[in-house]
Amino acid sequence: MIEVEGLTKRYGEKVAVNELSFAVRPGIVTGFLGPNGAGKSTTMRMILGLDRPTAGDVRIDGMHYDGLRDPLKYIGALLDATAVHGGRSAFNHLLCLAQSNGIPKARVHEVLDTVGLTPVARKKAKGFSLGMGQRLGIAGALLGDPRILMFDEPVNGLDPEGIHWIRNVMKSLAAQGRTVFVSSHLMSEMALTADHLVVIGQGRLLADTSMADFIQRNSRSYVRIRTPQRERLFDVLYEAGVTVVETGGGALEVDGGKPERIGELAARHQIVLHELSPRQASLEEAFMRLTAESVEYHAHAETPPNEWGDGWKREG
Ligand SMILES: Nc1ncnc2c1ncn2[C@@H]1O[C@H](COP(=O)(O)OP(=O)(O)OP(=O)(O)O)[C@@H](O)[C@H]1O
Repeated sequence: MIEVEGLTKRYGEKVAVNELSFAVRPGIVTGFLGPNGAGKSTTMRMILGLDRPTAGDVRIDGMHYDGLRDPLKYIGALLDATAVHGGRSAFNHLLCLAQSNGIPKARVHEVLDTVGLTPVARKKAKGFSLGMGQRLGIAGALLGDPRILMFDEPVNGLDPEGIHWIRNVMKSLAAQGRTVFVSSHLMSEMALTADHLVVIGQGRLLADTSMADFIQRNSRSYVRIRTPQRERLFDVLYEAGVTVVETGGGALEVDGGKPERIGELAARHQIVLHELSPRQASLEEAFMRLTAESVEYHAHAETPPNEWGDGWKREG
């Protein structure tokens, strides 16, 4: 378990982390989300004792990082996969880490095998691809067989196979009862990986809740309908007190409506339906909604490119 209490970090005038309190529990994957500059990396660095908090406290399984003997046995982290001495081989990099934490050499072979780097174990890390570097970073995190694991943007720059692999690693670590805390900007990936979310904006806590609850609270659920008898259905729903909005492509939408009720009303009035589908916004939309006010730097494109979809729009 990671417990963060009243954590604050100031850099001069800049408050990077602002009285943040949350707990990361074992047995599940907890996602750490926030727009650029929200303070995620700073928080993770303070959890690892790499940055000193201006105020507040962090406990790792009830203890302070400074007080941990052989810290890799308690918490393993991937913060910056490029932070490896490029001239060292993967094996030697891990061996150095192991030796400074009282971890036997045999464990180096084990973790190299786990991450699939055994064939290149003697190759210099500077020749590694981004994906191999991430795998090496993960091997380092696993080295001490810690109960707590923390990953900052572990899928950055990885190909789909690498992303899939990391997702499974995180899920299986959590299934073993470990505490897994992971940040990512890839919302679709986070939606597949995390069970719980801690969301921050401008250093402050915005949400600390389950994935399902976060999406439900911060997004719109609606029913999408397509019918060749639009006017007729419009009238029937209006009379029944159901508010319908027309959308592009000839579809109708009912906010928060129940598909059963709409289907029954349509049937009673013999209206043909071509589509009646309940829709839930994605994690990405929910995230954009919640954090719209706390984004540090907004793009100011007059007309956004099509591929941005509607998610870029701010409310109100
Ligand atoms: N050493 C530093 N000196 C001054 N300001 C800093 C320093 N480190 C971070 N900051 C500022 O603190 C804020 C939080 O930064 P941080 O890197 O923790 O955010 P983040 O959520 O990890 O962002 P990103 O998603 O872009 O990685 C930013 O405004 C950043 O510019």
